[in-house]
Amino acid sequence: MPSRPLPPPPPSQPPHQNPHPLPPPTATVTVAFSLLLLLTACFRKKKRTVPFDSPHRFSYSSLRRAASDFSPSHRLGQGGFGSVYRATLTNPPRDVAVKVMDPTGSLQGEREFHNELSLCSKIDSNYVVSLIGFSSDRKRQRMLLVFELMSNGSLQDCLLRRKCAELMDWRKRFQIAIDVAKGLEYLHHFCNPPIIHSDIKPSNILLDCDFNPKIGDFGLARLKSDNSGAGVEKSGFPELVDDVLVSCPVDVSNEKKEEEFNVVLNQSPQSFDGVTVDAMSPETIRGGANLASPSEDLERGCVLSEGDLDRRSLGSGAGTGNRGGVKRSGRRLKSFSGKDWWWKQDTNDGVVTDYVMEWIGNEIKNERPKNEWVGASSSSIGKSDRKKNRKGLEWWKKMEGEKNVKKKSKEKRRPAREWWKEEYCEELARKQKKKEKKKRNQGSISDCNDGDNWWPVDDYLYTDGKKKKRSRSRGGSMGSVDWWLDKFSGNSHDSGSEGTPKSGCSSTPSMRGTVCYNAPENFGDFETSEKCDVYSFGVVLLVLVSGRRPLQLNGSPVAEYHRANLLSWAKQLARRGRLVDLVDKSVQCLNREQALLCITIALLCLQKLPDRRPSMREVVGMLCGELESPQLPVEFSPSPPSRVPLKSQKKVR
Ligand SMILES: Nc1ncnc2c1ncn2[C@@H]1O[C@H](COP(=O)(O)OP(=O)(O)OP(=O)(O)O)[C@@H](O)[C@H]1O
Repeated sequence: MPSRPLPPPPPSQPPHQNPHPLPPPTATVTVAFSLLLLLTACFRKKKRTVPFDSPHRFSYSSLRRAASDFSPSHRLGQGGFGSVYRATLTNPPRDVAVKVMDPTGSLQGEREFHNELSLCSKIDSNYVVSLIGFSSDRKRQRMLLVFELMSNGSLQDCLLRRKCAELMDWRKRFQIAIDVAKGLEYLHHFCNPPIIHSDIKPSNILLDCDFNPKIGDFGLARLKSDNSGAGVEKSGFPELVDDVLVSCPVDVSNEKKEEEFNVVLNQSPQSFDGVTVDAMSPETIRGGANLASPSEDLERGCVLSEGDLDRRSLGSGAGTGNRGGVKRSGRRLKSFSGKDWWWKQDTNDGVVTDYVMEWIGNEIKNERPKNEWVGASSSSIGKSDRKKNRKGLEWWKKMEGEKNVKKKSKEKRRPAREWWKEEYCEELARKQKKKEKKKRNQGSISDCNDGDNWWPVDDYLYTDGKKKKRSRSRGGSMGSVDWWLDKFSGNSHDSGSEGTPKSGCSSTPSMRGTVCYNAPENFGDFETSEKCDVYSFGVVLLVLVSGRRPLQLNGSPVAEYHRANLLSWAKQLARRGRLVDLVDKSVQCLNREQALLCITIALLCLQKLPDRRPSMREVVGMLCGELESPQLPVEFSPSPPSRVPLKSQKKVR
């Protein structure tokens, strides 16, 4: 039977073409989950401002053990708010430096701890000392920060005190200059948000085992202000601190064993900080740890005692934090005896070799009213002390109105300015007049700026009649101590002109940073910018090239007198076209071009107008040869502007 052909199979149904196909349920879930994750990540990122590994949280006991009970033999250095010890961690084995905030310290020390903790947690750079961890017990006033160990200590110690052979090689010094510049470039341009260090100086530049530098000590640092003029973002600082604290696991084993560690996990940022955010003044928030006004400090009862201060700030020997009494909102100023805080601010060994310093110190001492900054510990400050302290503050506030002080009291307390005028300016002016008259008679104009005399007459020489008048009136209104420090900071004839504020080398309590490294505008209520760091870097560059402190007398006072102030000396040498005289004579393998480049960049950084100073990016470019070699700023150029008549008369000797 013929087989019946099978009917052709029905054409297979084309699959239903859905114009909007639904993804399979698993895919939907996956996409939704990913979205959720992404959103969570974004949200977390927005809230959490700690982009890198959070610092480890140690127990106090573990750190104490690691540092052999903080024995003096383990002490690496002394800073303004406590000591730094070498410690050996066991798991994993590692040598570290532990910064122990002084337990009897003030609220400001605590703020500085938080500041350093919060900002260092945001930094990840080869040119900045890494924060490894911390320990905090507010109740017991224990605040410790753990940093990578920088085995060669500070640049200040290595270069200026120990005079390490490694740093006598020019190549090393130049490399240090570049690396520090890169560190600052990172903070200003690559860090998000940018950070202003506010205290760049050789004792805050630490050297590793190969003498590679890293920037340390962020106690005064702050986030760069936005355009609105706010400093540290209002909520950013406490939130960040809390974020760091909460995110860090506690070393529980030791905790349980010794029950010494009082966890602050559940504390709100406000309570941790000791001050509610809302209650903080804008200055306090803006400046983080550092902008509290003296009256604020007094109100909170955190004026330190004299003993406190002496103990804290004038350490001797290696690694001393050479801040002396002039840093941080004048806190130390309150308790230092007049001359101590000033002349010891830049000496490691506390040995005073310098009659000028002594003399200034005496002047300052004489200038200070007896009731100024009456020392009292935070706990013991009483009503009468507060009253006295307020009186001291009044003195400070009245500095601007000094000219209105009654004649009688003027006679009693002769301002150093007057003294100066009498002892130096007037005598020199007389001499100068005599000299000029003599030369005029001879038919030629004298070279007024030769020899060793330029320094004391600097102001005199570079001021025309109008300026002289202004300068005098400034002398009347400015505190004499300010005037003095101004002079010594190298701003003698810079300050005030072209609308810039007067020197930052001030004794007033609102100053941040360290005398001689402090930018002129880093003073009072003026908004500080990253250009303050640029200024400080300029001073560090000069110190690196010259191998000496910004204020120093080496040999016989008379011979060295004109070089005492490094900044003034550099400027004078620039005007005379003799910059190379500044270079350290003991440096080996000197590259003259590089040295001159460094000095030129330093002088650019030291310009009085912040806007004229280069950015750290430009500084790095210039140092690395990526940008064109800079020209000397006009104000320091050997061909001076015509408005300064006597400059053109200088001879290059
Ligand atoms: N990571 C480190 N490794 C080695 N030594 C260090 C380290 N950190 C600090 N030191 C030493 O301790 C000294 C004081 O440290 P530091 O400046 O950080 O304390 P500080 O209280 O912030 O001081 P200051 O306020 O005076 O700047 C430094 O000059 C340095 O010699």
